[in-house]
Amino acid sequence: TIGSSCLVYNMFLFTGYNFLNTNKDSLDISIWFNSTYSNNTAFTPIALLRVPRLVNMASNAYIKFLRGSGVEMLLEYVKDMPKVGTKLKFDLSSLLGALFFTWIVELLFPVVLTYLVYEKQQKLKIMMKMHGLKDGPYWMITYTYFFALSAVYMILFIIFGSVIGLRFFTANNYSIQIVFYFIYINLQIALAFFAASFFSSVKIATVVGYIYVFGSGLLGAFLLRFFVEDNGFPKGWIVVMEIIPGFSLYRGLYEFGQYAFSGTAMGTSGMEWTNLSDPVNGMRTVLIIMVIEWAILLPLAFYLDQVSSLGGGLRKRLLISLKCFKKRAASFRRYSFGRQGSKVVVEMENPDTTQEREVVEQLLLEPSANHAIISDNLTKVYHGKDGNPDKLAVRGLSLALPKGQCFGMLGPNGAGKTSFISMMIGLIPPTSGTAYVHGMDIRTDMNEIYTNMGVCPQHDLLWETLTGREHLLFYGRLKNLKGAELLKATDDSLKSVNLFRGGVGDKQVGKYSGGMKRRLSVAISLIGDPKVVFMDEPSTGLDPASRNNLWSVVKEAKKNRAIILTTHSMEEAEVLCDRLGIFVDGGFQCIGNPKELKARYGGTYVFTMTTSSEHEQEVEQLVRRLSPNANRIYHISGTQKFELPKQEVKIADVFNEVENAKGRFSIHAWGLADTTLEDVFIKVAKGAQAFNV
Ligand SMILES: Nc1ncnc2c1ncn2[C@@H]1O[C@H](COP(=O)(O)OP(=O)(O)OP(=O)(O)O)[C@@H](O)[C@H]1O
Repeated sequence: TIGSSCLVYNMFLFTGYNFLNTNKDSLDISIWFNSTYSNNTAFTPIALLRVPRLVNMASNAYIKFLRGSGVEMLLEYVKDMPKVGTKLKFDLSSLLGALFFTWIVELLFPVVLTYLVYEKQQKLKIMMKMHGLKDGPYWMITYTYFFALSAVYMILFIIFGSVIGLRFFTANNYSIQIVFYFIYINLQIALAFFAASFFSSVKIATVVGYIYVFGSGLLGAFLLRFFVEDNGFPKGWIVVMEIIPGFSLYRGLYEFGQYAFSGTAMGTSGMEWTNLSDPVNGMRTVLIIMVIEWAILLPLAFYLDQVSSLGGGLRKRLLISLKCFKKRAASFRRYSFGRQGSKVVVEMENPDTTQEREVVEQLLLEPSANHAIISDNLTKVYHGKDGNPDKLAVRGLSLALPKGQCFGMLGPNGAGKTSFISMMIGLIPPTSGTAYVHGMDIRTDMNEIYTNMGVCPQHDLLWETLTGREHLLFYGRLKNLKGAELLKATDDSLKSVNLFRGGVGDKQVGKYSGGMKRRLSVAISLIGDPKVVFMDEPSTGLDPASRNNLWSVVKEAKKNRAIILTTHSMEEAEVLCDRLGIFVDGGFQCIGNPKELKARYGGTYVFTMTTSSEHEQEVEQLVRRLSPNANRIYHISGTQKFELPKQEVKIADVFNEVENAKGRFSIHAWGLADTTLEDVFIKVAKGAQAFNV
């Protein structure tokens, strides 16, 4: 209508065209739209209005009015009138918005998550537990550490934002901000603990952590915000979405932003406590959701942590809540049948194992305080995945070990030594059977056992950024050493493993050589005087001098404790162990002290002679003369090796025969050796494997 006004209305935009003195010769029009004057009643988002477009539409309508409806203006030629410059009121926080602040606050999440998964991946947590750190203190220390870190971060966040004058911080009541951030960082830490239960790789956890941060921020800004601003969207669904902590954070920050911005427009302050009851303000709901979620997530994370990452004893206790009591079915079995995939293994128990089993049965009936370790029919089966057959790694192992004894487990690769040690130290649960450490059951009392146990694992579990001394101080404290006693124990320990001189102990472990790390692991296993120590291949990677030094440390240490060590070094076993067990295919083939085993399995001398090939026959005849029952065990291009039964051979006769032979043909080299432990090992291991093939 020319000469009057018309009003276009939609939910957010008011546009008025006022045709003032318009006649056929001139067009006089004022266009009013909703930002032309402020609306004091409610905050309305200002849409970006295309004023020239509105003018064009009005002009077009006027031309049609003048020339008829068929006429159309082809060019939109009207432009904004130049205006007098105005001072730009620039609020950085309105430019950055809630999304930017959400990302800043959430950035702590991957940091916490990665740290927790790192400790898990490196098995440092288990290592700490094995040295006596209980779950409660571990959680409290870790939680407090991350809370302090997050609190400092958030305080700096608020201070910096306020110092540069962002209304996002300065306009809103600080106490609301502090309460909001306090609750959120607690929730974020609980969420990281919860999420850490599902990861075992730091790399994957880091990637997922950052995806969560950026993803939840973006979805908050482009999805949640859209729904929040849509009055028709059900409020219940928004609450459901805000259960995702990233969304609740976004919503809280969004509300701070809204109050700060509307305050700017209206010249008032931002959010106050009284505003929590505003119907449009989602802050109260978000605070309630976050508190409830924190209270649920934290215990859930604790539970999952126990179930997913700890040893069998505690896991069983939590999952089944069943306190096992000592049931002793004295099922003495001389024969056992096991299934390995499709292969049925019939195992005939050897006399040593039978005898050890009898000792264990006896000890379980009349417990002896002197026996530090009693393993009773301990069995481990790894269940095959993806169609692979089950693996019987440890078959009903029985062993009794008194205080003051060092027991050595020898065995070829894959025999099951590490599986046995892992069950004993609570890393994996036994499939059946159990073991007692000073009378405490590994299935149910692992936490108590840890307070008196030292472990030197097969792979060094150390913090790269801590020094050797810091490691020992930490583990010493876990073993209840304090003050001067702790400092002395640390120094003595560093000295004993040659890490004291030249300040080596004060260097970061990341700079240590493999041998130095190994020695530190041994020192950690012995600090605090544990009554039972497990060492899995302690001298691996050590040079001969360090190895000898390590042996003297272990020899000294075994005086008042029980030590079980696994090794591939026969020399080490002979030097350190009071008793040995040769472990093949999940079970002991023989048990005894080194001398006993050599006497039993080594009733032969080994005679070696190297000649030219044409004299090999004569060498064989020489050997038959010395010992009719000699057995040729090795033969390659002129070199032959024979086993000569000791009862048939006199050493003097061997020397005489060789001297006589030297006159008949040329002897390049010869030797006569007593049986070594290595010979025993090869013989026993080969025999057992041949039986089970
Ligand atoms: N987590 C597992 N899942 C399935 N099988 C496993 C697992 N761990 C070990 N095994 C298998 O159990 C057997 C015993 O392994 P274990 O590591 O206990 O032997 P080991 O005597 O310690 O060997 P090494 O001397 O090489 O350390 C091996 O055949 C191994 O492949």
